[in-house]
Amino acid sequence: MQLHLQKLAKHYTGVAALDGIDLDIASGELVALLGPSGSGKTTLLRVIAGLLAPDNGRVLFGDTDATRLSLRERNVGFVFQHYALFRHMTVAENIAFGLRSRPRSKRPDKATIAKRVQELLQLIQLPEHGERYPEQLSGGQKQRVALARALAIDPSVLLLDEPFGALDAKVRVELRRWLRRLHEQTGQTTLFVTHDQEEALELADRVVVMRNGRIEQVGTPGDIYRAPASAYVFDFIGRANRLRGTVAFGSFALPGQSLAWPAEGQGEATLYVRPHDLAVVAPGEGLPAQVVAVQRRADRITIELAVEGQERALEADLPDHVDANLPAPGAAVGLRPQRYRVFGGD
Ligand SMILES: Nc1ncnc2c1ncn2[C@@H]1O[C@H](COP(=O)(O)OP(=O)(O)OP(=O)(O)O)[C@@H](O)[C@H]1O
Repeated sequence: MQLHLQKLAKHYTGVAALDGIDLDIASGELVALLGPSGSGKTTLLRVIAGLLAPDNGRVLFGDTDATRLSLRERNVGFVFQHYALFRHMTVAENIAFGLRSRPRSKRPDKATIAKRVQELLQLIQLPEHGERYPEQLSGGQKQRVALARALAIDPSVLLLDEPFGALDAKVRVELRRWLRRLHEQTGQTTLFVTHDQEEALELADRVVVMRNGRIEQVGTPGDIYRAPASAYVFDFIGRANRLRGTVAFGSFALPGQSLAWPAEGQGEATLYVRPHDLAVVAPGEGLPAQVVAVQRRADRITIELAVEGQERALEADLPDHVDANLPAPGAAVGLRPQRYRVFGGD
């Protein structure tokens, strides 16, 4: 099922929760809606589901205008972070619920439902758990059952709102990999809300970065990471160093420095560079800096650096196997941004 969102707007007193959202989602795509708290992700998902009417704009499911259709008519499957299973029903009964509660004319017979439940239990890798009750499952298993329940009705789209948000970090990582494999098996058009950039980049075919009810950038995880369209996206997607300076005649320069880097635009600007793209070189080469601290992390060594005239310290990452020739705190070094982006303003 393709999905087309056109000029969607939703206002609350004093807040534009959605402020003109245009987005086309291809059939079979797994799309992540990524943004900080309050950026409008949940509102957008609820409008797509039919749980919330937009003030303006349209939601199309394929060629059908679904804007005024109910949740049931849209036949969407959804899983929310705290969308608890029915406690008094077994896992199998939970999964069968959507099919059993259909009107008689559309309800499959008992044997068909039982077969479908068994297929779904296989799919979520809990084939032996059908007769258990939710309280006999782990958090991750519960969310897998919630997913099976959403899939049971053969939904037109699957909507997931931070489905793994309440789980611990390790289970989260396992489940998102599992979800990716599941998606490859089912080919179900899926929208996935998260505020975790790592989750979005690892899982999605495309990532939609939201800010204040608007779409800031849409792209593949590679596009978003390597070519962030704005300072906001650069900052949100990973660790970022900032150097404030000015752009003139096609070059970015720092105050009081003769060094310059090619850049577009004019006036005050900020150069953004990720810690692993900031090379530490010999003093006298590159941008003069002083080592403030050397921190050993599990997977890298991070050098904290100060550059004269810059308020913020910088960080450069080295692979953890580079042990020889580590600069000591206080040492003078040079810095060379190897990949960077320059955006106007602060
Ligand atoms: N029922 C409501 N009444 C008033 N304001 C609301 C309501 N629902 C959402 N908002 C506001 O709309 C904006 C978007 O909220 P939304 O829940 O969509 O954001 P979100 O990106 O999903 O955030 P989170 O990650 O915290 O769930 C916020 O400023 C929120 O305060």
